[in-house]
Amino acid sequence: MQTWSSVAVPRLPGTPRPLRLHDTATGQVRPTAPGAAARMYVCGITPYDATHLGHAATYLAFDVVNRVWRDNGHEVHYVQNVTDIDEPLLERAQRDSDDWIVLGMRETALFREDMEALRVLPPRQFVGAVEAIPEIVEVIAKLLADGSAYRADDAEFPDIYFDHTATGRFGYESNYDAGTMAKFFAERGGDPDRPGKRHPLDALLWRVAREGEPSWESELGAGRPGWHIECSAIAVNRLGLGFDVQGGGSDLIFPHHEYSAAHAEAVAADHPFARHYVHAGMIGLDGEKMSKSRGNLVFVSRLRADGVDPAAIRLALFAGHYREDRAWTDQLLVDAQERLARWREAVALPAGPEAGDTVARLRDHLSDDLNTPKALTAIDAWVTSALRRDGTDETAPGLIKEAVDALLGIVL
Ligand SMILES: Nc1ncnc2c1ncn2[C@@H]1O[C@H](COS(=O)(=O)NC(=O)[C@@H](N)CS)[C@@H](O)[C@H]1O
Ligand SMILES: [Zn+2]
Repeated sequence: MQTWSSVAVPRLPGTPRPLRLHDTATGQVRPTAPGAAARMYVCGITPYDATHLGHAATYLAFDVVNRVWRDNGHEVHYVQNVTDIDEPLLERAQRDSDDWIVLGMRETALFREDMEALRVLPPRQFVGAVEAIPEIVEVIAKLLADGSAYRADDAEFPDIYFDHTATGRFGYESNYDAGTMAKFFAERGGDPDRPGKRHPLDALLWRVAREGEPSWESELGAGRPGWHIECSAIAVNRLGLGFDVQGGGSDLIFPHHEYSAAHAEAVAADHPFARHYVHAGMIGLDGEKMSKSRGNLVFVSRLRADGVDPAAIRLALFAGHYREDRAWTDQLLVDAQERLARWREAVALPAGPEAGDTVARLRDHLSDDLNTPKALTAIDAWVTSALRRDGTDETAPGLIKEAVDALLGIVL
């Protein structure tokens, strides 16, 4: 599937700071240790109701990861999927008597456009679940062969399930207890009560074709893939096991990322799937998580249609820490637009206060688990001083402009 177009990332003078990130598996903020090419997989959208501000907040967080790694001189091998076949998509198409394939294409196109407008650096590979079915089937066949997967005890629909005990370390990513796992498994696409499974938590790998449902021929018989296996296969086949960051919103901690890891580790008989499991908090509206099921969505495209500068959307979302569950409010956007205008006024000045240590502080804060609130405050300080005409350094405005572009993706 075609990815979206990229933007230039200015190279900054001075000393970059190595990135430290919170890892859900260990519960710690610790250094990432990428090789020459940092490797990152961030779960993509299920293409309907895109791109709401929850999606945007999560992809913007990982855009800062990308930019800090580049500031440290790394290439970034970034991969992202599109879940263009899944229950929720079929249900939405049914509800709107829409063609599920065209719905997916339309929403994915809008997502690309929104990501470009937000200046999010694109993944090198942007892969749909449907186009990945052949490689997904290959992984499932291996899991069946080595006994990590099994056919449900159901003559009519012998769906294939993953035995969650296969790796012996199931649960290391989320650290959730059994009760929490059961709750989230049921709430987020799992089928704990399906008869014929060895254990309620076992996850679907392959759903045998049902009347009226899309299905694909394969060595497993006609059917379609489960959800988690798509991200295992797409990530490992392009990044290899042990890549640097597996990313997504906190609603993916379990079951999705637990299973993405377990499937990949079972077939590789090795671990870890990823060295950091990084999760962004939930953006809410009026006290509820912004989500398709609730329909309380604010869309990037709606704001763009209203003439909102995407740079202000970045500033509004960066005003909160990426790991915090936080609310989107109109005031947040108004404050961001004012901040953006002040920053632009300051960098348009012929001179300003020396900017080297402001850039150093920007790097300190962003490399410390993406502390964007403190990073914005560091720029505010320089801007306030510049607007008071405190400075005579003619290179300062240009340096601030470059740093804000390179590290925050915002053009002043
Ligand atoms: N309200 C929200 N706040 C922050 N992030 C969110 C919110 N809602 C969804 N996300 C994140 O946005 C990304 C896409 O969400 S999604 O469209 O539901 N799609 C999926 O979760 C799957 N296609 C991942 S393979 C996920 O990382 C999800 O965690
Ligand atoms: Zn995923």
